[in-house]
Amino acid sequence: MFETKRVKMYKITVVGSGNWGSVAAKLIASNTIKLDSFHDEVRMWVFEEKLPSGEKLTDVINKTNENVKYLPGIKLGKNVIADPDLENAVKDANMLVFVTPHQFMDGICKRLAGKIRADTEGISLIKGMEVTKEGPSMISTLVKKQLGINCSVLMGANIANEIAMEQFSEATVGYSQNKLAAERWVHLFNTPYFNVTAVQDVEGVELCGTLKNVVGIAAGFVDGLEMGNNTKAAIMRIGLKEMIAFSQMLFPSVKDSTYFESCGVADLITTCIGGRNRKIAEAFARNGGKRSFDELEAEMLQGQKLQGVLTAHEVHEVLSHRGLLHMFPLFSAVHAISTGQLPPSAIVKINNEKPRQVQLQSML
Ligand SMILES: NC(=O)c1ccc[n+]([C@@H]2O[C@H](COP(=O)([O-])OP(=O)(O)OC[C@H]3O[C@@H](n4cnc5c(N)ncnc54)[C@H](O)[C@@H]3O)[C@@H](O)[C@H]2O)c1
Ligand SMILES: O=P(O)(O)OC[C@H](O)CO
Repeated sequence: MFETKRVKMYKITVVGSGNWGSVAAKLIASNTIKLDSFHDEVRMWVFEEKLPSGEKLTDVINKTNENVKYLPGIKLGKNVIADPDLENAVKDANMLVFVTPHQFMDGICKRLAGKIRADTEGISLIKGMEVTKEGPSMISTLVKKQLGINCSVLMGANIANEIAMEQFSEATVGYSQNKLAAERWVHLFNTPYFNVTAVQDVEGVELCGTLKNVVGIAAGFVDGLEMGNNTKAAIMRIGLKEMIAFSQMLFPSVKDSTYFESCGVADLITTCIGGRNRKIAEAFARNGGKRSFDELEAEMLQGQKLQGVLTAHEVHEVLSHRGLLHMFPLFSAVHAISTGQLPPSAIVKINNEKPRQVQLQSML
């Protein structure tokens, strides 16, 4: 009897190596060594930087198997190889995982255009969007347009440090047409402690992940003002209504059922309880808005990046362009407070009569 060997068809590169990027590489690497169809090696592109020791971050990751700056104390797996050269890191891959702060993606896509394999599938773990002269664009759309590849998304209640410690959590893959590719991503990410489900609603999943960061900032203001659980629950409820209204305004195809997946209510809850957006917004409110978000981010996150303040700004641009600010009082207040136009206490003075009455299309 001859033993038939399955061909290793898929080669993975993770584009990004921050807190979540490093955990994503670890998760994936724990699966590629077990699954026949994937090459064992997972390449991880590192935005190179010098550590206080004078060493390069990439060298230290490859020497210690740890991202000592963004995920200290966690072994990534020997099959994770850090690479500071973006073009080199992606050249052999046919599955690309994008996981950088969203503000860097336009530049990264521009550098990658024309330099990736034609048969590449992408997935974005990035919670954010872009607003250009043409209007709002989700990051998966930016990848599709600039690189000419299909791009799914993976979002969920996923505080990276908890998943790094292999505590049970769930995530949602959102896809548009290619169900087979979505199933391959589920296969690649799923572990006994990371339960992944796929839904055919790429915009809904991505907008949940993006907009919850704005609500996380509002929740942080409430904590900084030392208000209680009821207030935070109210902020989360109003925030969820605005998330639904905003998503369905941009994409009427977004499904109500998506909000009940991990990417929806569950991510909103974890972000408002334990996220970085919440933490920095709390410090901002405790300081009475006198220290800027940029200053607090640099001091408290040491290189990690917030997405919520930028997203509040992007949402504000979309709403003011369409003359709809009055229908989104919580989103508008977060933007006004974070830019110093209103004091943090304004977060509980919003007029909640205004948001559009959200009708869940299919759940009622
Ligand atoms: N950390 C989490 O718990 C978590 C969980 C789920 C999703 N996310 C999302 O994942 C995305 C990435 O977040 P993260 O936590 O991995 O990153 P991070 O905030 O921990 O780290 C910042 C990263 O940006 C890199 N960087 C700095 N300047 C850069 C530049 N000019 N160009 C390119 N890269 C640069 C840094 O090297 C670092 O890798 C974000 O959209 C975030 O919302 C994060
Ligand atoms: O720490 P935050 O606020 O960026 O949130 C992290 C994750 O998105 C939670 O799922």
